[in-house]
Amino acid sequence: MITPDFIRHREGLASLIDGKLASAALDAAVASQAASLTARIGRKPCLAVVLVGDDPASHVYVRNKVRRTEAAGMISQEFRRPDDLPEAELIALVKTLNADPAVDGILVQMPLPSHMDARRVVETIDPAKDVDGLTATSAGRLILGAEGLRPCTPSGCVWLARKALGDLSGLHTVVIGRSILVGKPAGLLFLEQNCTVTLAHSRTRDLPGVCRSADILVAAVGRAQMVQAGWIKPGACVLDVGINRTDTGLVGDVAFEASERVAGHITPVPGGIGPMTIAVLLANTLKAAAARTGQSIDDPLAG
Ligand SMILES: Nc1nc2c(c(=O)[nH]1)N[C@@H](CN(C=O)c1ccc(C(=O)N[C@@H](CCC(=O)O)C(=O)O)cc1)CN2
Repeated sequence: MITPDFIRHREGLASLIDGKLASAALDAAVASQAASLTARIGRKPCLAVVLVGDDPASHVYVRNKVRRTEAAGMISQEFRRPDDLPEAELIALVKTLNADPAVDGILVQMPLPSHMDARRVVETIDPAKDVDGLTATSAGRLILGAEGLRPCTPSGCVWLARKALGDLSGLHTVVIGRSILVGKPAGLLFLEQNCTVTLAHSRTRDLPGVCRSADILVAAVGRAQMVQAGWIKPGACVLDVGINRTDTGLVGDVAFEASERVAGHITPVPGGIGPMTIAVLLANTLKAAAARTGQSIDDPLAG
């Protein structure tokens, strides 16, 4: 197996999986397919991004989504709404975007303000345009193993694990966290790769022991540096989904400095899984545009 240039071998330390470089490679593959699709359908694929409120991190993520969508040769429509927007108005906006034939993908940035029911909003999105893979229809297709749009962050985890380890069949993946956005779909996506999957969570007994049995450890708990080096099987692939803002800066869910001395592969925070989320979003937008226009493309996430 050829090691891609975004996985850096380091003597005595875990190989570093550079999510920034990896996502740039994926973005380039999306851009090439987007150009070919644009030539065939006579318009660029289009992503509509809806941002409600003024959460500073969400503003950064949306800015990056818009920038990278456009850099990949696709159109980005941005809809910013105030924090006190009534839920009915957000649902009306999503319905308008559903009905717009020029829009291929719709994304409602999370979290939504607390007066809104995020599930009700997400369920308004047309599954054909559900580039976040969060509707019940997309989740059902994932469970069934049917064709569909898959959630971005966990898809990025699987893609990186496959690049690092090759065939994942038979490997034990432990996912810590059972969120709708990451933990649950990550479990199903690794299962799709023929992994043996354990979904661990706050009530799991002997969490360190369970983690120590993992060939692939996905940390998605949202607690700064919770996963200690002693929880990691020597040589394991550690994928850190956590983004925690602390006094000392941005850190993941894994205690990185000690863990990189035990793991075989590891993702840093920042610059690991985070940027992959947006790369998969672009790939999903391209796929949605191709499916909606009856065109075939080379899936940038395949292989
Ligand atoms: N509708 C959605 N909302 C949210 C999602 C999502 O997939 N769909 N995921 C997260 C936020 N997110 C994308 O939306 C996201 C998070 C982090 C990054 C990223 O590149 N992080 C950088 C650090 C950037 C920083 O300073 O915060 C990194 O890890 O290197 C991209 C996208 C919740 N909401």
